[in-house]
Amino acid sequence: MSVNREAALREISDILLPDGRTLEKADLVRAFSVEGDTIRFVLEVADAAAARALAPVEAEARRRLEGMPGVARVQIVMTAPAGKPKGEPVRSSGAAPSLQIGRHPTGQAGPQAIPGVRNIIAIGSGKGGVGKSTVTSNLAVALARAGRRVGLLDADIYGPSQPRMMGVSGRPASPDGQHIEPLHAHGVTVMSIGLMLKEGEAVVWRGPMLMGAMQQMLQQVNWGELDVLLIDLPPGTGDVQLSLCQKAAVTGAIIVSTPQDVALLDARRAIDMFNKLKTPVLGLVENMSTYVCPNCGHEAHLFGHGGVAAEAARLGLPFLGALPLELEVRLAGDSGLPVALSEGATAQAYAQLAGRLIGDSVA
Ligand SMILES: Nc1ncnc2c1ncn2[C@@H]1O[C@H](COP(=O)(O)OP(=O)(O)OP(=O)(O)O)[C@@H](O)[C@H]1O
Repeated sequence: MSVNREAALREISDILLPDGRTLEKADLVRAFSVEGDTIRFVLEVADAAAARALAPVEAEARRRLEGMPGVARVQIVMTAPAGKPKGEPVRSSGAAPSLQIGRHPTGQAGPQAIPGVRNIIAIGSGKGGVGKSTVTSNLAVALARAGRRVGLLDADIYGPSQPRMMGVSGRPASPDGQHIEPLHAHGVTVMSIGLMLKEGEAVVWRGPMLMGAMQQMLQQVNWGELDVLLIDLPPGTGDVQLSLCQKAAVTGAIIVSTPQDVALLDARRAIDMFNKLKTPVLGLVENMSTYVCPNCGHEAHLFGHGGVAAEAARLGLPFLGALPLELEVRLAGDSGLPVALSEGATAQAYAQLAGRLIGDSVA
């Protein structure tokens, strides 16, 4: 029997919090998803103390949901949003901000640092659909789990997927009409250009408008103090990449590719572009590297294997790691709970990648 999402949400809506509000009224539930017989969601809390106080609420929600017909598994994650004051959580105001995104760029002498942000890493790919956004969201979570202060800017204007992958929604607030308050999820400060635009708006923009919008995302978002800001770029070698490298002091770029020849060909173009823009390429990541059948354990290489490591060696660039092709990765991404939050082998691979960047002092 399939589980109805609305019914499941209703089931937990009247659970009482220690402060007397209901769970629904307190608006703490994020990324509620029903996938087959599994229910997943995030309980967003202000800090570790609030998480402890809400443990009975989590237990009650689990008890009620597990009691529903057709539910076999309930996964609840409590996350304390990064860098926000105790008390009222920072979240979407729901109201359209008075700040307009998309404008002609203002004059700027060369690439600028973002105040409070120590490193900026651009994540790019030559080809679309190779898992650049998946890698970015998981890397952000892995870095946060390693204790870094992490920001994630989704600059993929043609297909912003970070709101879904990180489980955030709504229009970020701009209380003063000058600055934008980012959102917070899984210990990461998140902003997506997609959250600020009307559907289809950016698709018709030309270079100058894109450049102005990028400038706003970099300089007018209240990023706070960050060890690293990851920027999820659109695929290819277009105006957004150009704007970013011209406007921001980018520490370096990471290129994501599958081992497939055609993806590698495009990855080479992306590397070439970063070289021309004088942005150091920190290394290459191979995504969808190996597929291990969950039933029989057979290992298959659907897109080839080792191609990215070989390409990195050929170009004299660091090979930063291989990430497996796994159903869990997609399901986790679709539900707003990146797989790097879990304890499995893929989460380990992301922890290693994060550790490497921290070791190299770029994150
Ligand atoms: N390692 C993986 N295992 C399984 N599924 C994956 C993996 N990496 C990515 N995916 C899935 O592949 C799809 C495309 O991934 P993603 O959106 O991250 O790619 P992208 O390169 O950012 O794409 P775009 O060019 O559209 O921005 C998504 O459904 C994602 O969940």
